[in-house]
Amino acid sequence: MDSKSVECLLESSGGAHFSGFHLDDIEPRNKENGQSTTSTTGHFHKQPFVIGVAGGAASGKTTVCDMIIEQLHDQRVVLVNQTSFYHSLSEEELMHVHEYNFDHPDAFDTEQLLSCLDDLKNWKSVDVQNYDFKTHRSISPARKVNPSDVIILEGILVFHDPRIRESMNMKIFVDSDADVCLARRIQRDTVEMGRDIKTIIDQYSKFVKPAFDDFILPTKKYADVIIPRGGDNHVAIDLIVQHIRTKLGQHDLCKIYPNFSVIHSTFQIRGMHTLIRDTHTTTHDFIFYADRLIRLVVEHGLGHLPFKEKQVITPTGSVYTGVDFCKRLCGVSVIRSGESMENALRACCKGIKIGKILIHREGDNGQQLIYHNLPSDIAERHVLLLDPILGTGNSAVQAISLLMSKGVQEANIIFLNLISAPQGVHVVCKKFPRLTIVTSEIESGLNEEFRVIPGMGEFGDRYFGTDAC
Ligand SMILES: Nc1ncnc2c1ncn2[C@@H]1O[C@H](COP(=O)(O)OP(=O)(O)O)[C@@H](O)[C@H]1O
Ligand SMILES: Nc1ccn([C@@H]2O[C@H](COP(=O)(O)O)[C@@H](O)[C@H]2O)c(=O)n1
Ligand SMILES: [Mg+2]
Repeated sequence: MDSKSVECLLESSGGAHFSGFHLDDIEPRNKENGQSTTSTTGHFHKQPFVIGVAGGAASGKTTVCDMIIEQLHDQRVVLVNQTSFYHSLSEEELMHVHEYNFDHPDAFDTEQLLSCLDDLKNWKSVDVQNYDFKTHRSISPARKVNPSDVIILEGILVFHDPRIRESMNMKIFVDSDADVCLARRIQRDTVEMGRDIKTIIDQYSKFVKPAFDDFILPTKKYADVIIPRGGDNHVAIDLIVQHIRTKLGQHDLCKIYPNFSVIHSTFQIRGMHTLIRDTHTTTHDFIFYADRLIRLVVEHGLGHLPFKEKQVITPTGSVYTGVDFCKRLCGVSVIRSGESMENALRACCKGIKIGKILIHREGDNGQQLIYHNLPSDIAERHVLLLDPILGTGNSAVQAISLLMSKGVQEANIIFLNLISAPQGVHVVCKKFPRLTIVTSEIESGLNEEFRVIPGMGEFGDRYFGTDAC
């Protein structure tokens, strides 16, 4: 530490951690992408990526969508089904249900579907009806659908109305053999809907097949991608997922910067993120799930350390060829929120030395004071820099510059955080191309106040329970 102890400084800074920022190179994400924006919540958002999936009944549309969503499990994806927009049948129509054409465009409330899509595109939540194929009516409760980076709209006639079609960024047509569709439909309608075969065949020849020829097949020409054999076509689905990832631009960061690493996402990890991002989560739960995620990031980060081969003899007398841990390590936490990551590092690396850096913005002129308390031999060590949130990248740049001024090699720094805003990744990776960043999720961007969106609020306050003070 230069002059005062870190504890004194913490007291004098009133516990707040100011991560001062400069406006150079940083713009809210929507501007960066040049896309139109909506600011219903006062925040900037980029437009969601809308995918339409059309095709005949029982062609495998839902199956294809489920496979895409499964592969995009690390993204925020919502599925909206056109069947939710079927008009409920009146008593009169129910009495003559066998005369009702469920495959005609008029069977759907297209205006309602358009308004829903419009809300989602404007980053507003919507209530979508659940449709019951047995009673031919909407049933309560409605499903609340939250806006998302990717919206998939699926249904036999989603390419029919030009207004819906034009709102799509990508159009997929699932093209399965008519016999296969009929066989699947018979199976589905008998098993799931309790219908008899005669009714199914009558409906098929009277309405389903003619509507396919008159309304559905003519929309195939609007598709950007046609998937023969539906869900059996794994190659097509893989290519579509890759394309969506490229369009989202998020995983491009890993391609642009080979030293930027995002831990492999699973539904467990998404679940932990859901909890710690939820504003209603208690401090107790926040700490529990943040700790779980931090541990994963730390373990992943340690995997980037160099190693030496080491052979040991097992209790069976065999030789096991393994590796030896890197010994000359230290952690450096950015006060205060980075201190939340120290326990996980100590739990993984017995007896590890941990230094501290405090970045304090002085006044409004963006000038920063940096205080530190670092191991004297830090220049000979690999450093794990700890700060849960990478936002603008300015604090990180300050901290890394300080470490390098103390003789730490750029390539010997591993920066561990829970969430990274793309802007911060660009700033840090461009300035320090030899350093490694490890994170657990990439954020949408920064809002006009340079806060990370969707983010998780003031991490230090939530973790140390000072948010209610
Ligand atoms: N590739 C496939 N192999 C076997 N069964 C499938 C396949 N794709 C879909 N199915 C089954 O066929 C039925 C219709 O599929 P679904 O994806 O719901 O079609 P759609 O949404 O186009 O009506 C479902 O019961 C589903 O399980
Ligand atoms: N009450 C209803 C409503 C619709 N259908 C049939 O469903 C098909 C569309 O659903 P997909 O999942 O296959 O896209 C369509 O062919 C309608 O005939 C129905 O049978 N009963
Ligand atoms: Mg379906």
